[in-house]
Amino acid sequence: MGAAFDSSDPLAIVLAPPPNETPAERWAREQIEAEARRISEQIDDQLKAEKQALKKRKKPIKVLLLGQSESGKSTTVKNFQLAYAYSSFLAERAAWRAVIHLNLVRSVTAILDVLASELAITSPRPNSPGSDPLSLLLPYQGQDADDDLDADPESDGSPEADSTPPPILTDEHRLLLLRLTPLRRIQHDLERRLGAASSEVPEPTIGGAAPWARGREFAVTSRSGWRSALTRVRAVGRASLDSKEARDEARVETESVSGAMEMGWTPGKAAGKQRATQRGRSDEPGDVGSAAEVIASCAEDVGALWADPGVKALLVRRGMRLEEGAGFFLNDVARIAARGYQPSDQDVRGAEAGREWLIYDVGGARSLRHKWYPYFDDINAIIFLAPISCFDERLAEDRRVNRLQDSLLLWKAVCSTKLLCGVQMILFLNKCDLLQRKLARGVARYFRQQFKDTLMKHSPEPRGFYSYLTSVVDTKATAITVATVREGIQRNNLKDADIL
Ligand SMILES: Nc1nc2c(ncn2[C@@H]2O[C@H](COP(=O)(O)OP(=O)(O)OP(=O)(O)O)[C@@H](O)[C@H]2O)c(=O)[nH]1
Repeated sequence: MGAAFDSSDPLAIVLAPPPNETPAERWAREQIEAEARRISEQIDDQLKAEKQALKKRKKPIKVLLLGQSESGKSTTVKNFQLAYAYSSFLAERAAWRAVIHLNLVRSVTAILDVLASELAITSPRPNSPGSDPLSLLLPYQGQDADDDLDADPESDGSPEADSTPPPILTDEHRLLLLRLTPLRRIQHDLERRLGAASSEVPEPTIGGAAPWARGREFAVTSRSGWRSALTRVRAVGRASLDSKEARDEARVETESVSGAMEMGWTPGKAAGKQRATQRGRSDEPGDVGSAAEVIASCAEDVGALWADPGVKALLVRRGMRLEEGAGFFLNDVARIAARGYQPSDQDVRGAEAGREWLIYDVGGARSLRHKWYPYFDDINAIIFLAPISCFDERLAEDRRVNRLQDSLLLWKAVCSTKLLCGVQMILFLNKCDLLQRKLARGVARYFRQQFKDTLMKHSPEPRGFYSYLTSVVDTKATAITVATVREGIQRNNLKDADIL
């Protein structure tokens, strides 16, 4: 017989065995009850074990990436991902290929555009419109198109633009133009497949980075939503990276690099994105694959176009510095356009086992910075990215502000935040490769222009500007400069006295 039950307890009444229970029924009931007890105890044990494991687990290391927009925060996260979550990078390789191919093709079509417009200018005009087969290939024809390319005086930050004689273009260039025409369709296809984000019009880029591209998107950068584009060609079932919309709204991703080398993405933000991914996915892999095939078949011509001295001269003349823009792959065309190309990984290392890392990558645009504050709590380290190549560029959000100055102000603000006083600060002076290139190209020209502009703007009366590159510790070289200066001053004096 079961335990005596309290007739005043309603639960005991419900659970009581039936009054006329046979011995067989009682045996069956007791079996069921024993099994239920066993399962319940098993669950209790499990919960206890999980609680203990949670207690034992090391506290995650929390790192916050800070820096102005386009300073390289997401790229740094990708490097962490490469180093510590290699398996998830491998899963995304194929998707990356489409993004990189689009960047490559856009560089090529940008060159084709200027080449076509230059050929249109230098060719004898056909008698009737459309009688020249080449004219059908020209996206920008005639004076208007050319004006458009050079329209904005600021669009060319390069003093060397248009100062060189026109390059000599031949039938060989016309042929290249013809043979590479299929890439225009490939660009269109890839843009369609990667989604609207890849053809978004960015805020204008000031300074050295592809200023000629104003008004149309050139590189698939994080700003332009390559992350959302990537999800459109990502394999089914992968957790999505966040969308640009979500990113612009709060753009804080929690990327977890655990001992198991898996990278987790904040699921809340991914939800809306995944729906879009499902819609756009049906026929993508085939298209992306055939694009790769066309690109492979054009590889030799693309290499020839990029290596051509006439084309190079034309780009210089137009102030197009493709190499400095984001998403530049033309120097690697043989590798990237090859059949079976897979995006490479560099410096891949093993994971640190047992310790979870949480890396917070927040949006750097001015409008998003107020959202940083909640992430200041309980942070172990801040990696601050300051792109030092930007000394001659202005903020996309506010063109009056110099980018380097903005970085310094931001750094000062972060350093003086009380909440962060115990946080380890790590500074990445980033984009050193671009700085090197700018230095090699002659940074003095930039400074000379700054001084000249100031003179022109603030001089009460118009006057000439004379400047020299000097190292006055070098007495020999300085003697020549001094002589030139002396002569110049004398000449001016004589002119003023109407003697000359
Ligand atoms: N050449 C060069 N390009 C870099 C470097 N670091 C970042 N970039 C490029 O700069 C662009 C912007 O980098 P992101 O990592 O997206 O910048 P971000 O700080 O996350 O930008 P926001 O999302 O706007 O806050 C990308 O196209 C990168 O490839 C670098 O050291 N050298």
